[in-house]
Amino acid sequence: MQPFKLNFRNASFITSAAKISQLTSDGGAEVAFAGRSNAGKSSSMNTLCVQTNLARTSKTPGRTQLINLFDIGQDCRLVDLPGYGFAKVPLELKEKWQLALTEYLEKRESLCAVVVLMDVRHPLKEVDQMLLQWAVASDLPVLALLTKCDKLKSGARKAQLLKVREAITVFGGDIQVELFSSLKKLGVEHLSQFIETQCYRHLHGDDEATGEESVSAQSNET
Ligand SMILES: Nc1nc2c(ncn2[C@@H]2O[C@H](COP(=O)(O)OP(=O)(O)OP(=O)(O)O)[C@@H](O)[C@H]2O)c(=O)[nH]1
Ligand SMILES: [Mg+2]
Repeated sequence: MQPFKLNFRNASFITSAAKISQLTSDGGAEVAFAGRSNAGKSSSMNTLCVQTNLARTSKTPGRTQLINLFDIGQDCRLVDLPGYGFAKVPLELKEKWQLALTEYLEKRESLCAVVVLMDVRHPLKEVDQMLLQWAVASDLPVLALLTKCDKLKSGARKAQLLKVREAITVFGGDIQVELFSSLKKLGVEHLSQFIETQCYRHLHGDDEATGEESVSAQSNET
């Protein structure tokens, strides 16, 4: 059987929505990118797809305010979610986003896996832990990415990786943890393989996806 490959480079924007009823039909496979505001969700998506402006990024937390869907072919989609946490927006608006986020996570049938992004310098905040617990309880596989790892020296980032891997064992479930940097293009291959594997499983119900070299950015991770 042929390896299952997704052409991330050809990813294209489908739609933005404030609630799931406004999204495209709930078929196929979706992998959602979730994490605190400013964790680097939109940037990681751009890096994965080798596009600079696919998902909008910003220095100001709270850039992504809607559920954004991106087509990656073969009935698979990436989902850029609004960040949770410290967005500087009026409370009412903030509550609206959080509702959209929760509704998406709880009700979307095509959601097959979650990428949880956490700044490598501040991982496993309370909200991150809640999300991980929820994903495990919902039987959703998780790839936890420790983002902006270019901000730490090699030794410190490895120590942080081991610390987080150890800490997440209490959650049980299927959680992988890897380092990621959009700036240095680190961890991209792990990310693309995770998405291909989970989408394949969701669509075809077994483990035949090999996750061999995908048509995405080449990671220079060593
Ligand atoms: N040094 C460094 N900065 C990064 C990296 N990834 C993202 N950033 C920066 O972090 C900031 C936030 O990035 P975004 O991708 O917009 O973060 P987000 O999680 O989508 O944020 P919200 O949409 O507000 O939830 C931007 O200034 C990015 O340039 C990285 O790998 N390294
Ligand atoms: Mg964003």
